[in-house]
Amino acid sequence: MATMESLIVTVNRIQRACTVLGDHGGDTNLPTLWEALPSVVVVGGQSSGKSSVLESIVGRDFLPRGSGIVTRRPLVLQLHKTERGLQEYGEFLHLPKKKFTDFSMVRKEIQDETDRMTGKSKQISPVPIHLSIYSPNVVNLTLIDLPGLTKVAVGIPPAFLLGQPESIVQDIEIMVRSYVEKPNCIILAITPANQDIATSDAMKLSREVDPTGERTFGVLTKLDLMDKGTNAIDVLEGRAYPLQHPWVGIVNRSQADIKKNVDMIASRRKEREFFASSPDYGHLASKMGSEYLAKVLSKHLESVIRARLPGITSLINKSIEELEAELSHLGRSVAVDAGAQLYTILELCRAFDRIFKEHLDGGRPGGDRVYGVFDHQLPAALRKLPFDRHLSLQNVRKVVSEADGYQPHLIAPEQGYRRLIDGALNYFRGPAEASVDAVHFLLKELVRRSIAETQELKRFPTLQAEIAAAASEALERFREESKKTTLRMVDMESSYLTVDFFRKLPQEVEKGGNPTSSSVDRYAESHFRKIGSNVFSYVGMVSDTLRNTIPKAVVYCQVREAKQSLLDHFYIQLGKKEGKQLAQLLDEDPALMERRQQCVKRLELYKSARDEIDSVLWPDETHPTAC
Ligand SMILES: Nc1nc2c(ncn2[C@@H]2O[C@H](COP(=O)(O)OP(=O)(O)OP(=O)(O)O)[C@@H](O)[C@H]2O)c(=O)[nH]1
Repeated sequence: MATMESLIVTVNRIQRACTVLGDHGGDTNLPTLWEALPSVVVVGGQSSGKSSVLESIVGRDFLPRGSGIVTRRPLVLQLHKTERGLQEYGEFLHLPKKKFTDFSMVRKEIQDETDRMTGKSKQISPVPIHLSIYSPNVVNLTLIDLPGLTKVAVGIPPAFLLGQPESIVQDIEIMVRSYVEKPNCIILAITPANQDIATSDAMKLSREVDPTGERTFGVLTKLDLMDKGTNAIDVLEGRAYPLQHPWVGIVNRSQADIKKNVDMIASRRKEREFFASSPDYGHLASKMGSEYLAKVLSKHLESVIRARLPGITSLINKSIEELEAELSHLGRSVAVDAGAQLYTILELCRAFDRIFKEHLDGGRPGGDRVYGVFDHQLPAALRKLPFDRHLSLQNVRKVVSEADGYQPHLIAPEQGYRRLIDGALNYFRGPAEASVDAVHFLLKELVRRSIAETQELKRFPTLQAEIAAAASEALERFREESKKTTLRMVDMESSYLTVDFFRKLPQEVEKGGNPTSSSVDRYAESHFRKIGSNVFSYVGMVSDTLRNTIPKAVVYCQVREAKQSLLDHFYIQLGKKEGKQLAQLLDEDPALMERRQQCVKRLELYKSARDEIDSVLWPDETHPTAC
């Protein structure tokens, strides 16, 4: 099992990985590890002595000073104990490999790095700065310093205040809360002893988020500044404000000490002396002071980490599963070389084509509607053709007479018949074209649906649009071809009439064998009616034929072609495209790319966290020993 020390180191490493890979809690819709990691967070009102406590724990001057809100980004301070005699140095996560041995430069870098993220606007940012300090004078511990709680935005440039006067005060509170609300957060609540503790910002917040006081370490600063004759024994002995952990009293450097450049080691000594010689606190001396606080915190942090480790491990495993599932849903990232890209595009086109065919052949709905055109729409349209009008007695007479001209027909009005038939057949063009159009729109709709149903294409809006355009262009061509063919079939009916039909017509029996009466009859109503009815039956016969042949032509020219060669032209064009153009086709939806990237990064974080934990929990497996 891992040593206590290595557990803190492990969590330190995971914390750093969190920052590198963009996990600092918050609502990115991704599982967060940052929030599950136990940490010690320093909270307190402005000037309560937070920076002083931190510096005292580290034993170094390194935090920015100034008036107003100086800490504007969380500072994750990771302390690593090194062997006696080794040089102390600081190292920032954002400047790996640069060792800061001059701690005034550490201070400057914190300031500069804060400004880099927030600009000079004095805004605050939740993105933490990571600072590791390696020193023989520290204990292994991680502390997070947050902006001081404040009621008024002191030190913020008026120009900034003009826009959002309240905002920064609230933003700080929201940020601090987001840390201390986590059940894994150990709260180091700093309260100055020379103020009314009941109104201490830190204690008020801690009471709210940790009413039982199990996560809170109360720290009382400025004990040396209390009015003469008063002391904080009631608080330090846990009577006034009971917490689960004992209160720790601290005496930091005063402003005057800082001015005089009293170093931290001297100040620690001074603090020890203060407690040892104090008539009020002498009996508590061994449990007071910043060094003691550091040790207690380190020990507590270790035990909390140990207790939480199983939970963290199962969270990591669960998150890895979730992220892997999401990533497989989002699909692989796109290949970079042209050959692989072309292959991907063809695969995607095939996936679409498969679905499109399923719609036509059955398995998916839609193909049945094509039959609906042939079964309902076309017969209905044929039935509605205005042959009654065209073959009315009046029109028959008119057409026949006009065809006869000055010489009325003698036996049968050959020309009249032809004109009447031609005129009638012309009407078939309408239903023929309408069938072609109806099937065209159905196919277009099926293309649209198939694109929408092709999961693999979802990521590629550009390729979707290109496939839609190519399919639409192909369908347009098929429509033209189909129109030509169906209309040609109508024209063919006009070009040669079925001779047999007319030969088989019952001959007009000349009643009573009276030639005179027969010639008179030829111009009588019944004669024209007969002609009309003959033409009507002929047209009926043609209509039956077309009702069967138009669907054949439509299927042949449109449906069959769509199934066989919808994207053929597109494939030819694809073959001519260069790498860059292919890449453009595989332009993914930017939101999706972003999401995949986030998931990949987060997955990387969880996997490295799992490895970190495995290596401390099962060190023997990675370094097998012969037995
Ligand atoms: N005499 C004395 N002065 C202290 C003590 N602790 C802090 N101070 C002084 O109080 C002032 C504020 O201390 P800081 O440590 O800067 O307080 P802070 O909470 O970090 O302040 P902000 O970062 O501005 O919110 C400084 O001048 C310190 O020297 C203490 O225990 N005794």
